[in-house]
Amino acid sequence: MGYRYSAEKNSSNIFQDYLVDKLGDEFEHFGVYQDYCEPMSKLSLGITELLSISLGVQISHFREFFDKNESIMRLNYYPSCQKPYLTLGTWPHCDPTSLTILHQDQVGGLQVFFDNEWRSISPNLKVFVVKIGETFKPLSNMRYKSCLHCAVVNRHTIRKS
Ligand SMILES: O=C(O)CCC(=O)C(=O)O
Ligand SMILES: [Fe+2]
Repeated sequence: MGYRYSAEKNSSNIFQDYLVDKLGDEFEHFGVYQDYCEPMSKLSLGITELLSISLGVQISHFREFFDKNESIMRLNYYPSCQKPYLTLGTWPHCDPTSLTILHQDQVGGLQVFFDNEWRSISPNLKVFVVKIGETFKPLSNMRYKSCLHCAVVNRHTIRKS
């Protein structure tokens, strides 16, 4: 499931409104998604400052470029699977975004293709995985590349990210 987030004031309840409309009034106080997206949006703008420094451009360069940006929050749910070797939770891909901030639960399943092999990214509830997406590649004059990644499933446990 994914939904669009914008820091603009008049769209601040967009997801909650959607839930109430589709699922009823009991979802009226379900503002947690908005509460999550706002700090994530701030965090991503902070990360753009680090990227600016690393690329030797003005620190505010990307912050200004992405100001009033929109983002998408995706909620991934991977059921357990009796034959995990026959499938993948998410097929190998590069995110089309500029930046992705990923939080995975304690189950594990994210893999990144690096040095010609798939490597598992250890789950840690206390950390975010920050991925460069396809859109940032040209913005950095190809100095940053997006990473090919996928998510595997397992036999015993559901996974959320
Ligand atoms: O679930 C994951 O760890 C990866 C999800 C993913 O790649 C995506 O949503 O783009
Ligand atoms: Fe992805």
